[in-house]
Amino acid sequence: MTEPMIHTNGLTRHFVVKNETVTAVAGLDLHVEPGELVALLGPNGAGKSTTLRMLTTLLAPTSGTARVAGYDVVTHQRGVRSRIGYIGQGNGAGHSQHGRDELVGQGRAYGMTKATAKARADELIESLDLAAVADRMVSSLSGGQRRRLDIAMGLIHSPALLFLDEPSTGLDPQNRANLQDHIRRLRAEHGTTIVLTTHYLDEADQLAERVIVIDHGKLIADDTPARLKAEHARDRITLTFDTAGQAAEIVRHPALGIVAGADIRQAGTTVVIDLDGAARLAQKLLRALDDALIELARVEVTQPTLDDVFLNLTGRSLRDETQGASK
Ligand SMILES: Nc1ncnc2c1ncn2[C@@H]1O[C@H](COP(=O)(O)OP(=O)(O)OP(=O)(O)O)[C@@H](O)[C@H]1O
Repeated sequence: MTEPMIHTNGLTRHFVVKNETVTAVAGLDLHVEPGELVALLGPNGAGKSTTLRMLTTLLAPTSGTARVAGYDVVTHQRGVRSRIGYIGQGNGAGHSQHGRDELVGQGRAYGMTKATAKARADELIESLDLAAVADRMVSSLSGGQRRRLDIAMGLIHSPALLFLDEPSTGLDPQNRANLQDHIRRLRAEHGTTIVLTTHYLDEADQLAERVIVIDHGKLIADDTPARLKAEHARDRITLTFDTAGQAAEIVRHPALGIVAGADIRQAGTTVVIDLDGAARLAQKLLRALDDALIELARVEVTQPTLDDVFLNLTGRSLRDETQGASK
C-alpha cells in the first residue's frame, strides 16, 4: 500500500493576539492520495493559509500531527521541504532578474548542478508557455506570466506535491482560465499531486477532483464537487411573476402539486422551488401552469453551485464573504 501524500490527525493551530486565543485551524483530519488535485475552499479567515503553512513546515502546529510526502512536518522538516513545492500568496520570483536566471538560481539553491538546473528551467519554460518572456526582467511580466513563473519556481526540483495558495487571485478571467489549463496539464503530464486554496467557487468546481470545504478552521465537507452538490444542494426552478400578489397565489395553487416534496417559497414577485430533477419536472410544471392559464414573466432552471452547498452547510453564502477578494 502506498503512503498517502498528506495525512493529518487533529491538526490545530492557535494564535494569541492581545491575550486572546484565535483558533485558526481546529482539529483537521485530512487525507490526500498521490496524484490527486484537491481544492481547499472556504471564506476569508477560514484557516486555509494557516493549514497550508503548517503542511509546508513554515508554521508549527499547536497540536495534532501531519505527515506530508512521507515525512512528519515537525520532526522531518527538511524531508518534507525536499519533496514539496509551495507557491504562497504574492511571493515567488523577484523583480530584478530575468525569469530564466531566477529559475536556474532556485534550482542551484536546491543543490542541483548548473547543467541540471538549466535543463530543468528549459523544460519548465516550455511547459508553462514562458519561452517568449523568460529572458525578460521579471518586473516587466504580466500578472498571469508572473504567476506561471512562480509555479515554475515551485516545480524546479520536481516535487511530488505542489501547494498553491490562491493561484488565481488578482488575475483576469482569461489569465485564470489559462493558469487552470496549465495546472491541469502539470497533473496530467507529471502526475504531480496538487493542493490549492481558492476563494473562487467555479475554480474549485471545474479544476478540483475533490473539494475540502473549511469554515472556522474546521472541515465541513470533503468530496467531489458533483457529489457535494448532489448531497447538499438541490436544483432550483425560479418562477417570476408581474406582481407579488400573483406569486403569493401561485404558492398555494394546485398546479404546484407536480413538484410535491419540493421546498417552495415566495420572495417578492418570484416563487423559488428547490427540488431534485428540476429539468425533468420543469417541463411538466410549465404545462400545468399553462393549462391553469397562469402567466409567467420569466422562468429559470438552475443547477446547484458549491455556494449552495456552503450555504446549506453553514447558513451563510461564501459569495458574500468573498466578494472583496473576487474583484
Ligand atoms: N500570524 C497570525 N497571527 C494572528 N492571527 C492569525 C495569524 N495568521 C492567521 N491568523 C488568523 O487565523 C485565522 C485563519 O487565517 P488564515 O489566513 O489561515 O485564513 P484563510 O482561510 O487563508 O483566509 P484568506 O482566504 O483571507 O487568506 C484568521 O482569523 C486570521 O486572522
